[in-house]
Amino acid sequence: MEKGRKNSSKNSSAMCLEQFVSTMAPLLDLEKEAEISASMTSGATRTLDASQKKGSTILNLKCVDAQTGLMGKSLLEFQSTKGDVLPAHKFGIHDVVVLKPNKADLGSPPLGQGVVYRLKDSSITAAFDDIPEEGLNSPLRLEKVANEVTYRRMKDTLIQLSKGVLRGPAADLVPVLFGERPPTVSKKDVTFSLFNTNLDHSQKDAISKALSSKNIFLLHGPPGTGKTTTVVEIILQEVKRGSKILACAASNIAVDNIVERLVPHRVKLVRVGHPARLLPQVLDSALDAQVLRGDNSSLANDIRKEMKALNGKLLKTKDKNSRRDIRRELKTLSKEERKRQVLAVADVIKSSDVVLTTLTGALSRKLEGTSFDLVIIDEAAQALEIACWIALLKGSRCILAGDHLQLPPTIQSVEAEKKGLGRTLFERLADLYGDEVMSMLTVQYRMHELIMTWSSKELYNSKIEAHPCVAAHMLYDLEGAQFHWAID
Ligand SMILES: Nc1ncnc2c1ncn2[C@@H]1O[C@H](COP(=O)(O)OP(=O)(O)OP(=O)(O)O)[C@@H](O)[C@H]1O
Repeated sequence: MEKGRKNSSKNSSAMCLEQFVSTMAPLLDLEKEAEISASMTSGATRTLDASQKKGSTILNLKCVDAQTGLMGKSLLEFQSTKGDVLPAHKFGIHDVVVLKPNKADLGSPPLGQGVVYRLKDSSITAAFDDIPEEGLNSPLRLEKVANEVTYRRMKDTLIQLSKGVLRGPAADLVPVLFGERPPTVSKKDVTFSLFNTNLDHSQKDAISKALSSKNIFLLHGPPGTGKTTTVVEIILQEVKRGSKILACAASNIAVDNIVERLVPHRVKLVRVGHPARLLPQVLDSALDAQVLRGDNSSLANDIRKEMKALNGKLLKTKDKNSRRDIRRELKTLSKEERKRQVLAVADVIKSSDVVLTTLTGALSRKLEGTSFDLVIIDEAAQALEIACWIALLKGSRCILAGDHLQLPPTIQSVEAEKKGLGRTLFERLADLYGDEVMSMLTVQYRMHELIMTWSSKELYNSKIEAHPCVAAHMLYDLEGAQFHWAID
């Protein structure tokens, strides 16, 4: 879906950093409040039944299966105690949920917090860090909670921006993105040989400009023009040049899409994110999977075994001095185990040329202290500007890919939207610098020429052409398509 052409003035695009922080902080609070009241058991929903009617709680559940295996996470499957289909609800895959005894008070502490992993008509499966020690044999309920981590991370990023970022990795990038310093490009011609030799002229041109950019490049990709294909080629070229890259998008699916396309090229990459939120086909690239395969992780395992044996010994030992010695040894081992775990994660991150995560995932503690030569954000025109900054503060150069002429990100708070929360960084920079930093892909590979013509004329100055492989493509050309004509 396309939105109308914007008439944004250059002035509003050249918003200064201080203005950005002071405008966005209250808007973020409004959005958080709107999301909380829409999604969870809020003050307005004072009874459990009302909360279930609203779709934010599922009552009367029983745990029918508990499995470990998703990289150390435990998958618990719940069904209705009556064994029927679940009541109507608003739980979705990847939502954060808490598990509580069915009748516990609304504000009572949970047995555990997890992430929805699988949803069927009659069951819901969530991934928990550990299997709760008790309470699983009694009736249970699941409550959907607002993902406050996302807001906390955006707020933390605003605070970081407000304190000034003069010494961080993005010290030279920030002034360019706020219009205080002009963007620059390399004076030397860039030469490269393509990994994907099928790329068209507009894609090659964009790659050349992206590789020449010293701080910012916007890859403008109208629908089906191969934006992600081009992003993947840019990543491959940058890895070849020796860059360390942080590749992000607002959604998990968009990140996984890039991972899937990079894997065949045998790039050293790692996908950072909760395993329950990743596509099964990219799990092998997940940080947790790679950590489990590492040397430090098996050392940590050995230490855990040793600690288990010592704990057993502690239970049997009566002598005070021996007990003190065992406790001391346990403390040392526990410290060593934590150290090995941290080292195992650091090893994987350090040895990866490309780290891929969602924008909010970029503020994961696992990436603390890691900086990047390049931050690439796909689907940047569907991401809040504040969310982009979470990733941007980790790098000295950035490439944003997206299409600011399509729908902007969804904002729950009408007031926050009116006041500009939904205005994206991509759009702001496109208005601020235009073609100086931007290149548009102009060949589309998805639709018949006639379908494309309207949007091309209305939104893209008639610059889009259909590739011959789709220009005259009809539905009945699709392999396996069957048509049944209804005749009155
Ligand atoms: N140069 C090319 N030659 C042939 N096919 C291509 C080329 N570039 C892209 N495609 C094909 O076009 C389709 C769309 O590509 P891709 O997913 O990269 O586009 P996109 O712009 O990211 O899509 P979206 O509009 O969903 O954001 C894919 O099937 C891809 O293989």
